[in-house]
Amino acid sequence: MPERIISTKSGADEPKLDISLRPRRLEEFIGQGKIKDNLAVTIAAACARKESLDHVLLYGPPGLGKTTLAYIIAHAMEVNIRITSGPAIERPGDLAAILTALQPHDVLFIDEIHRLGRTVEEILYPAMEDFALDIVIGKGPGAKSLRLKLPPFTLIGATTRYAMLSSPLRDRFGAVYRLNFYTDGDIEAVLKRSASILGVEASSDGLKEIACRARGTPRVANRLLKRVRDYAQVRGRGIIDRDIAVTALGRLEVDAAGLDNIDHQLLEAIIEKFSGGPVGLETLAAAISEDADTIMDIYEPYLMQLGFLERTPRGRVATPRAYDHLNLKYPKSRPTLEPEPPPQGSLL
Ligand SMILES: Nc1ncnc2c1ncn2[C@@H]1O[C@H](COP(=O)(O)OP(=O)(O)OP(=O)(O)O)[C@@H](O)[C@H]1O
Repeated sequence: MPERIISTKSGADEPKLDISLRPRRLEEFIGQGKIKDNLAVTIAAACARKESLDHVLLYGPPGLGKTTLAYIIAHAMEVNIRITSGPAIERPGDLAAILTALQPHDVLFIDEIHRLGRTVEEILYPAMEDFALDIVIGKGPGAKSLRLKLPPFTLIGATTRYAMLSSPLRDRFGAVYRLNFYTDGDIEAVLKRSASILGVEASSDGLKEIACRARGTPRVANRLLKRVRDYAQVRGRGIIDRDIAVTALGRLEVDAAGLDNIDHQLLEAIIEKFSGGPVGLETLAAAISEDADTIMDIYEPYLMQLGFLERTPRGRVATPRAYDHLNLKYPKSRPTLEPEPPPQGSLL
């Protein structure tokens, strides 16, 4: 499958772009006002008490700024940050090695924390709660348990799947923040900032055009900006205006709502192959030869945000808005939609 221009995953050539465009301070971080306000207060309080910050869980679709916030927190607390991810920590010993190497008050960032294995996760419970590492030496009846003290640290967990976290793990976070898709106005502000850092001249119409197709996601916005900049440089005068943006984005096959051909395939499959749904996730994934997890994490959140797709207890359903967007007629005889109940045990 080719790399999607509107993919919310970080591309291979992007680390450098990410570093230069990544806000370093809370004041530079655009949007997500409530999260920023709360973080500013808890960071100031922890700094004044000379304590480490309470553990923080950030969740929401990819590319909205979870990693960026983790860097900002570490920077504001003037501590080091150690970055890892759930799938990278295979054995309890891997996590023990990371924890014992932390300095007092350091930040440990675990991306995709919902993918930690159970035995690894169990090491985290006493580490988060008591800053202690429980080690078992030997096997069988002669086995002994040893408790090692760890320096106080802050765990920042990031996940796209809040419901997949076990409740003992969720309960150990002092603060849980959900990142939402950004408004077009916020995305425009992200683009304005990025254009200025990259030294690209852009009209506000041009940036507006990119913003409304960026899926409410700063990572997508920055990527589209880069591609439109290339087009402006080669086919225009190097300036991003509305015409250049419309033509460049049209060539990239990103439509006016920010959907690409894979989003179209997904909606068309529900409508044409499954009469508008409901259709189960696995069946839908097989119909468009895509991975079910990718559909759930990457495609669906934005389609749901636009109101094009509903998750119901019996499967995915295309809404009248989706038919409208694809210029298809919504059948009169369709049943009313029944939304999926919220996950059990959700804190929020
Ligand atoms: N609020 C923001 N203001 C300005 N730029 C932002 C903001 N949030 C994210 N960005 C930019 O978007 C890019 C993606 O952000 P980041 O890597 O933090 O996303 P993420 O949510 O951690 O995604 P993932 O979980 O997929 O890594 C970064 O390059 C960053 O510069």
